[in-house]
Amino acid sequence: MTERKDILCIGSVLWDIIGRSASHMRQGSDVPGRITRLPGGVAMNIAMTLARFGMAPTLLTAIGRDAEGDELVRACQRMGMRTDLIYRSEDLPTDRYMAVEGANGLIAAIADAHSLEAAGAKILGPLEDGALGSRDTPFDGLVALDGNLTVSLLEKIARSPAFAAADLRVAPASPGKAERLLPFVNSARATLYVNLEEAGLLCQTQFDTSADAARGLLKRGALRVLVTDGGNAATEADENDLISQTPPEVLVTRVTGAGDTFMAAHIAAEASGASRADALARALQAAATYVSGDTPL
Ligand SMILES: Nc1ncnc2c1ncn2[C@@H]1O[C@H](COP(=O)(O)OP(=O)(O)O)[C@@H](O)[C@H]1O
Ligand SMILES: O=c1[nH]cc([C@@H]2O[C@H](COP(=O)(O)O)[C@@H](O)[C@H]2O)c(=O)[nH]1
Repeated sequence: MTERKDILCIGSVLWDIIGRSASHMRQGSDVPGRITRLPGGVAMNIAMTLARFGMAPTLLTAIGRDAEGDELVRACQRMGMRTDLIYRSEDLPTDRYMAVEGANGLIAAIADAHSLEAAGAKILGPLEDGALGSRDTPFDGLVALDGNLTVSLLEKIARSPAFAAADLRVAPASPGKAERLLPFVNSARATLYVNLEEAGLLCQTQFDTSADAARGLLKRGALRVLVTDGGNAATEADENDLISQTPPEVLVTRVTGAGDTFMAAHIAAEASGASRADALARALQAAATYVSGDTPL
């Protein structure tokens, strides 16, 4: 048996409240459908997929000491995640995200990650107090970091000695928060996972293909990037190599979480020793399976 590989997942762990309808929707629509609540947040979505791919995630996040928070922590534990280093706040409520999806895709979403933002650097305590790392022995394993943290905290992480030895994988939380990742582009730190729109936002332009976007990000200083573009070709690139591959054709039944699934599958593939081309192919396959998954309406 191979040992489960550890990975730190840092960022949002919250409740997703998702409304889904089989109808085509637009602003002001009022239609029948299903409303579900499930664990979410980019860091959590990545952690859930990593766990499915056989990795052992440790969560670093802020969760309220309220009933919703207790239930969320139990849900994380049931999925095999390490939760004892989570910052549990007495006075901050557990964060929430709300989205509405119609037959024509995501209509709108609101992320309320205020507690994570308010907790700030407190969630990173275990990387400094010896639980996971310290000043003299920084953490040197895999880290998946999401861009729900504040810009100032992300800037601090991009420069921090506590992260200098880590294999850092970073994803934006949403297009609205993409620019928060600029410190990682400018400082040539980390592997960045972005979609085409987010790549454009980071470079203040618009790209037509993932390969163009990858070149644009590298030119601005990024160390290594993965750019996805829905059903079109995705690209992985660093200063030495650029690989583009087209995702398998599938019937899309859900869109929330495709990017997170892609990133987690790619990290897991590399952690198991896959080559660059294989890791990209496995991530595209996993994302295709995910977006074509069953969603009872
Ligand atoms: N229409 C689609 N057909 C096949 N695969 C898709 C489709 N949409 C998304 N995917 C898969 O999910 C990955 C991420 O999707 P994308 O829309 O680029 O990211 P995000 O969810 O971050 O917006 C794609 O690279 C692809 O592998
Ligand atoms: O500002 C944010 N938006 C979205 C998310 C999370 O991202 C997922 C939806 O992302 P997408 O639409 O890219 O699939 C949800 O689980 C949601 O909790 C988040 O953490 N922060």
